[in-house]
Amino acid sequence: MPNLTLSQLTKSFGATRALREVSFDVAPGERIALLGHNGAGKSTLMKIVLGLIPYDSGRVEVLGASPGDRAARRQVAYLPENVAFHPALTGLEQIRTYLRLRGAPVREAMGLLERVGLAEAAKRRIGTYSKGMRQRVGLAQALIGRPRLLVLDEPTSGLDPVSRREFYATLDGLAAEGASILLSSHALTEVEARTDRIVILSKGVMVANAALAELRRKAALPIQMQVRASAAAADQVAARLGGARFNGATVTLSCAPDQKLARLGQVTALGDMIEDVEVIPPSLEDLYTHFSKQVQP
Ligand SMILES: Nc1ncnc2c1ncn2[C@@H]1O[C@H](COP(=O)(O)OP(=O)(O)OP(=O)(O)O)[C@@H](O)[C@H]1O
Repeated sequence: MPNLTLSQLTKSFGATRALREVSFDVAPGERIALLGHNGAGKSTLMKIVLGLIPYDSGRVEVLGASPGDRAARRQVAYLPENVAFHPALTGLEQIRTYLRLRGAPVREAMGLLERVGLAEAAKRRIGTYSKGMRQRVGLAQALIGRPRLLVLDEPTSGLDPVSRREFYATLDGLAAEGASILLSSHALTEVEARTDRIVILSKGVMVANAALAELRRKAALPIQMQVRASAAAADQVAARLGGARFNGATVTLSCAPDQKLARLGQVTALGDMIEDVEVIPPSLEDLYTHFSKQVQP
């Protein structure tokens, strides 16, 4: 059974149609990236899943319950984009406070902080933490009660690459234990490698819901190839392959996905004139632009 089911979910704010018949599931252990431009409906969807705002029509099931029901709330965790903690409290004190509020044993605090890599800084005031460390306090807070669904609103915005990697590594561990993760992000390149499925919203409409490889297949966008010619043969290679010279001896080509092997055959047929070839599939940015264009206002 999925941990989250959305079926024909629709929500308007006055004349603004924030979500239009959005349907998808999230299975246990699945990591879903929710992508969309500003105003696409990501936060609205998350708020509905959390039971913070009502929806107009459709069906939402969170761990077998209605959103916001006690049973759902017990098993769902939320990390807002900008977490704010009391700067005078230490990380340990802050997590103990949340544990107390939740009615959970405060002795669990250190284990949670260890889990997010904050054990050493646990007794320092949060006011001295970096943004990445504060975000990890947020994640530790979200882990209280072993949630089965984590809803994370742009959890890595403002984090440096190392902190991002560590953050995703923690999420991988949670997913491996069966938690479902629904996270929104504007950082397309990072979700590429770190999520199982990508849901793209555009003006409230779900325009894509598939693994990256599947999205690439569906979009059938051109593939780029960068062919490095031997120095003396660059002009000849560009002419024979019909590509554009760039950066000295590199020739760039583009072809439809179903032409890839034939094109590679033409390249390798040039033998010694070629030093290397790199095949560059469409990026997630390209796919995102492709799918987002399909919706009318
Ligand atoms: N409380 C509200 N009242 C009126 N309109 C709202 C309200 N909340 C959201 N909207 C509108 O609904 C649409 C979807 O907004 P939402 O915040 O869900 O987008 P988003 O994808 O989260 O955007 P962002 O990436 O900027 O956070 C927008 O047009 C927004 O202006």
